[in-house]
Amino acid sequence: MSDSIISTDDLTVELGGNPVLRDMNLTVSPGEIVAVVGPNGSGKSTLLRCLAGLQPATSGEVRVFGRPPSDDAGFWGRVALLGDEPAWYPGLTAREHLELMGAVHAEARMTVDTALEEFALEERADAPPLNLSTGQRQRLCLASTLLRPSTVLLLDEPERGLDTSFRARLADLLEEYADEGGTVVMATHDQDLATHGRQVSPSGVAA
Ligand SMILES: Nc1ncnc2c1ncn2[C@@H]1O[C@H](COP(=O)(O)OP(=O)(O)OP(=O)(O)O)[C@@H](O)[C@H]1O
Repeated sequence: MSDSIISTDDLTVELGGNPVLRDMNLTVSPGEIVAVVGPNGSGKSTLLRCLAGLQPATSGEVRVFGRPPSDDAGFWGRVALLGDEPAWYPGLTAREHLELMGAVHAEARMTVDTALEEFALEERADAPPLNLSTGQRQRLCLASTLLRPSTVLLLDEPERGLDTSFRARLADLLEEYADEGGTVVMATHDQDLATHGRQVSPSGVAA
């Protein structure tokens, strides 16, 4: 489809000799939110890794912005990925991690103060990430992901560790991102969050 921003064409991935994704066809339009849902081990993270160019296809094709994902500044200037918890810099506070993200990316989507406020981290801004709770650290990861400029968000279980009220707030933030023309593909086990997007399963069958 000509207006797709992300597509997979018969995407097949085998890991350790086992098929994880089989002939998956997915098309995502700009401004869409897609929720990849399915049980543990069904291939959600593998799909996201393929879209980020971190997992090669065994066969088939992945296209993002009309080209195979590429590990270069041009690609990562438009794609923000939330995966596993990153390595935190020793000695830097939560605020300083966000400042670092703002400093390396021109035209951040929001100021550090706004990010701290949006993600309810003001009171813990001067703590090192490892002194934060699990949910607070996840909010810091999300703040960092949403602060950097992007037009595509790839989120692997963004709800991890978040309480109910912050999950609802996350849904609002993702809808705002999509309303501004951004595209979201997220793997999620949160049924409420998934209702904010078009639901697909890694088997390619509409969920
Ligand atoms: N490096 C690897 N080598 C072999 N098999 C792997 C590897 N990584 C993942 N797998 C297998 O691939 C399958 C899909 O894993 P994946 O992490 O994509 O699932 P998922 O749907 O994201 O699961 P979860 O809901 O638990 O996060 C699983 O059966 C997993 O055991």
